[in-house]
Amino acid sequence: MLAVHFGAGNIGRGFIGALLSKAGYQTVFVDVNGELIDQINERSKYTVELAGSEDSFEVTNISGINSVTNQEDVAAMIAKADLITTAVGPHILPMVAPVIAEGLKERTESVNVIACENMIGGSDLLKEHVLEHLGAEKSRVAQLTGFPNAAVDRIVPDQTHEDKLKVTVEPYFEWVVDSTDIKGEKPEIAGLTLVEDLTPYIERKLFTVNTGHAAAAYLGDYYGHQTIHQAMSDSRILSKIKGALHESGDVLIKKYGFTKEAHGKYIETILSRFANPDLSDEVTRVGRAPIRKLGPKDRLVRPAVEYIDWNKEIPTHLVEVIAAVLVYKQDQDPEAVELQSLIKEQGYKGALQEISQLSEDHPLLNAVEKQM
Ligand SMILES: NC(=O)c1ccc[n+]([C@@H]2O[C@H](COP(=O)([O-])OP(=O)(O)OC[C@H]3O[C@@H](n4cnc5c(N)ncnc54)[C@H](O)[C@@H]3O)[C@@H](O)[C@H]2O)c1
Ligand SMILES: O=P(O)(O)OC[C@@H](O)[C@@H](O)[C@H](O)[C@H](O)CO
Repeated sequence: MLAVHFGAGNIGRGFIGALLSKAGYQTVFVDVNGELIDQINERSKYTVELAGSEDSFEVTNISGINSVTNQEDVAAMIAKADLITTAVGPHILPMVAPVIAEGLKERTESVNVIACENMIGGSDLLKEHVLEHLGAEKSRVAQLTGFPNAAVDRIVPDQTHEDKLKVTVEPYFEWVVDSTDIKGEKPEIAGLTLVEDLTPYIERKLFTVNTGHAAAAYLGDYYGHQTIHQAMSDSRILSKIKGALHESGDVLIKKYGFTKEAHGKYIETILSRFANPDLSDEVTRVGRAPIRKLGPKDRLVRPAVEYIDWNKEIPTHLVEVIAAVLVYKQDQDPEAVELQSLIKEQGYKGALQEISQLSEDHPLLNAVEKQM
C-alpha cells in the first residue's frame, strides 16, 4: 500500500506519517524543504519520541520527493497511491492542488485525499482547489476521488535536534475522519477513527484545543511569556483561558448535547496537555498566522459569535483574547505584520471587521473595541 503525504513537518512526521507507517503503508513524503527530503531519502527512517517518557519508535518504509524540483514524480506517485494526505497548513492547500489534480487525472481507480489541517472543511477546500485545475476531466475525477474531512489533534511543537528528522510529540492523539465521503475501501489505520458526522468532533477540537491554545498564546505573549507552559503557570492567564473555554464550551454543549460533566472533563484534559512540562511550545508557533485565527469560521470569532447568538450576552473572555490578538506583534510572522499594518490603516474595529467579515454593527466588534 502506498501513501503520499504532503508536508514532512511537525504533524507530517510526528503524527500522520507515523500512523501511516505503523499501518503498513509505504509513505512518500512530499515537501518543498529539500534538506528534509534529502535526509528522508538518505536514511529511509526517523525517530518519533514521546515527550515525558523513555518511549520512542522508528518510522520506516519512507521516501521523499522535493516538489520544487520534481513535480512530475509527485504526480506519478499520486496516480498510483492508495491514500493521499496533507499537513501543510490551510494557506498552502491551493499550492499543492495543481500537482494533485495532475496525478488524479491519470487514475482509473478510486482514491481518498484527506487534508489534516486545523480548520473546518479542510478536505472540501482542497477539493475545490483541485477541481479548478481539472478542465474536461473534472466530473470523472470527482466521481473517483473522495475528499473526506478530518480533525487532527496532537501537539507537536517546533523543535531542533541534532538529528533533523527526529521529532518529539505528546503521547495524546486523535485523528477522526468523515466516513461518509470515503470512496472505495475504507482505510484501515490504527489510531484513525471513522465517524458518520464529523462536525461535533472537529468543532469540539477546534473550539476547545485551539481556542484554549490561542488564548494561552496571545495572552501569554501579552503578559511577556515565551512558552505555553509559562503562560499556563501564570494564574492571571489560566483563569482567562478557563473562562474562554467555558464560553466556547457553553455553545458546544448547547449545539451537540455533550453533558456538562463530560465536556468539563474534556477541558481539563486539554488544559493538562497545555501544561505538560515536557513540551516546550513557543507562543509564536501557537499564535502563528493571527489573521487566519481571526477568520469567521476559526477558533475565536466563530465561538464568540455563536455565544452571542445563543445567550444574547457578550463572551467577555473570548473578547479579551481577540483583543490580545489585535495587539500581537511579531516581526517574523508575515500575518502578524500584515495585521498590524491593517490596524494602522483601519483601526482595531475596521481591521477586525474586515478579517472576521462581521457586519459593522455586530455586538462582538463593539465589545472588542471597548476592550482595546
Ligand atoms: N503542530 C501541531 O501541533 C499541529 C497539530 C494538529 C494539526 N496541525 C496542523 O497541521 C498542519 C501542519 O502543521 P505543522 O505544525 O506540521 O507545520 P510545519 O510547518 O511543521 O510543517 C508544514 C510542512 O509543510 C511543508 N510545505 C510548505 N509548503 C509546501 C508545499 N507547497 N508542498 C509541500 N510541502 C509544503 C513545509 O516545508 C513543512 O515541512 C497545519 O494545518 C496545522 O494547523 C498542527
Ligand atoms: O496549527 P495552528 O496554527 O492552526 O494552531 C496552533 C496550535 O494551536 C495547533 O497546532 C495545536 O498544537 C494542535 O492543533 C493540537 O492538535
